[in-house]
Amino acid sequence: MSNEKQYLKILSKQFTNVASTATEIINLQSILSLPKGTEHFLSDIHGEHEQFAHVLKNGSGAVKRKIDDEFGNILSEKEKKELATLIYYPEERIRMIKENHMVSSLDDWYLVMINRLIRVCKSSASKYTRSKVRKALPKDFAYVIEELITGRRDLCDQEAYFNEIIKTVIRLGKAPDLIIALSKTISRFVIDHLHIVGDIYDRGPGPHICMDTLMNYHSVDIQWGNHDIVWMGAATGQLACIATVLRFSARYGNLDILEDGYGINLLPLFKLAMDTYKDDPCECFKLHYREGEYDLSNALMDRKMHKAIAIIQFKLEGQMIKKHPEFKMEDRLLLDKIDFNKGKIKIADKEYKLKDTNFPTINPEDPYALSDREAEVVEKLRVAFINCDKLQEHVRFLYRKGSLYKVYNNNLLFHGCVPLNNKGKFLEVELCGHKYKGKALYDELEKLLRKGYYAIDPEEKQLGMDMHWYTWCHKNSPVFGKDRMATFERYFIEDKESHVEVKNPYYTWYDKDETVTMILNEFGLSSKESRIINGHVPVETKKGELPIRCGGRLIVIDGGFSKAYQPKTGIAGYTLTYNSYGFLLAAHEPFESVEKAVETGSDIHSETVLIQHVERRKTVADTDTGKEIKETIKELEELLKAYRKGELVEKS
Ligand SMILES: O=P(O)(O)OC[C@H]1O[C@](O)(COP(=O)(O)O)[C@@H](O)[C@@H]1O
Ligand SMILES: [Mn+2]
Repeated sequence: MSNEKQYLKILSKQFTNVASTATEIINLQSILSLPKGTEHFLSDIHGEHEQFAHVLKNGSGAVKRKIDDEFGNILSEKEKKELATLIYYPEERIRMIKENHMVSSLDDWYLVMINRLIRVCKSSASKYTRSKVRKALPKDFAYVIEELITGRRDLCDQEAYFNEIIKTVIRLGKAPDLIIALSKTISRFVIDHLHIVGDIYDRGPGPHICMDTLMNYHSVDIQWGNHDIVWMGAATGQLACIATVLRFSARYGNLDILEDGYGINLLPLFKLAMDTYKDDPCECFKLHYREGEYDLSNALMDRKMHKAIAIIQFKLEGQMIKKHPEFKMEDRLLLDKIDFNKGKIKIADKEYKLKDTNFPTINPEDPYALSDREAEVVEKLRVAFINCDKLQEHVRFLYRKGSLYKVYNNNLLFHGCVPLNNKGKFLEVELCGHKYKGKALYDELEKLLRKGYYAIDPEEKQLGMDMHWYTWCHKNSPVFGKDRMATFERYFIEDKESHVEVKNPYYTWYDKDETVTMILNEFGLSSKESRIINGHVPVETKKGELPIRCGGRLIVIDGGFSKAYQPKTGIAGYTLTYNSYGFLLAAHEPFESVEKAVETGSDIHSETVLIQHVERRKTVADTDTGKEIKETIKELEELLKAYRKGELVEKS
């Protein structure tokens, strides 16, 4: 039997007769003509879980647009804002209305709000099939909401029926629950799919909370950022990665993430730091904490921990460079360039004075060796990281839903760059003795990273683990994309020139049409409408930088969710949505707090720039899912033919 016949036979088990096959074709054909679902792109979340949650709730303006579409001039701006706030924070808003007696009749308010929410919910659901809507409805109110959003209110006998349902809900004291259910359903429907273009971790206080949120999200993919990869490496037990994630957490006063978020015991590191740096003020290791959010009485203690883990990191990194001569990173071997007597260091023929010369654990004869106590602490941390269930769960999710790049609906998504040489051509990079460039480099590196987590063979696994560190900070890593990571210099040398990290030529060529075309083609994209979407580099709005490059063919959406970088960027980030009409770029204002958002109805989404307005509204037929559906339709039509020609026999 030919492959095709065999396949049809298998298919006939699911579609057993002419009628069911024809029905499926009709269903699929109708899905193709629905408007394309809205995609939402976020990047560089950097542990800012509150702001992240807020942007997910407002869909970067998608909820407001739905409200506008539905109510236009019927509601005042104030009323529309209030409705938006209710959708984002139903529990909090209802509590506030009740506690502050903000309305004269609560039941009337419920009635009005529920009616408004139903309208928004109905229009947000209109892009989906009934079956998809049904599956997405919250269990408790599935039946009621389905009735309310699918019925015809304009028919007079139905109006009474609807009112009766709503009034009964209110009478039974269930209005708040219905409001919450409707609000969640709206947020669920306005965004069909979420892309996280890297860097969920580091700097902010809640990356673990962001991960929990993502794991509960209905549809998501992740392009790993350098900060995610270093956490993934840490979870595999890679020592330099473990030291790095701890150093970042210490630097930002966020060691709680490890202790409370992940339940990793830091007492051994604490004791080591207190003993080793007992009388050391650790001035170079001051924290980047946030006013009002950090307990200053911990400052000196945290500085000591910060220094202890930084020194451990530098040693472990030196060991990595020596272990992997093929990484060719000898220029980053710095501890052996220190003149401990003079308190100076020589880097690339230039001598610098060190700001700190107290290195009680460094043996000048063997500067990269951990002291016995440091080694003990590191081993304890390694065991804690690989045995931390919650971290392992988060990281497994990153491997499952994530990758180094993604081609989705004709766009190319990655966190950092595609390494280029000075001439703007793909840079050849050697990995394990073979040369790769462009897409092949991405594919090979991703395979190696996955081995670090999944391989059984210890050597293969260890290499994969070490590649996480390589990908975090190597000059040829597509997610890092800078000539070096000047961490040591930034701590110990005054001269700012030594801190400079030069970006890969990608960032100078990415405004050129040929470059963008070359990259898109390399990843199999030839459509004029295709775009590159990347994050990683904060868009310094204050300096007049724009996220839209190359005439809109490349979009950099890192405007810095990271509060730590907001003084530099001037705003709180760019996010992107791609709906059936085109791309919309949202610029966000800094997010203060949930309380503030609920109280004032302020929304961080401040401005939406239309990047592209499509000629024809995009439908599911234009998407990747559409392509798959069309394939399935073809197969089903073959099946139908086979029934009609008597090649297959119908079953009941
Ligand atoms: O300012 P911080 O938090 O110390 O981090 C600086 C380091 O972070 C990096 O910018 C990498 O982080 P990003 O991916 O967020 O850019 C390094 O190039 C740099 O050395
Ligand atoms: Mn990054």
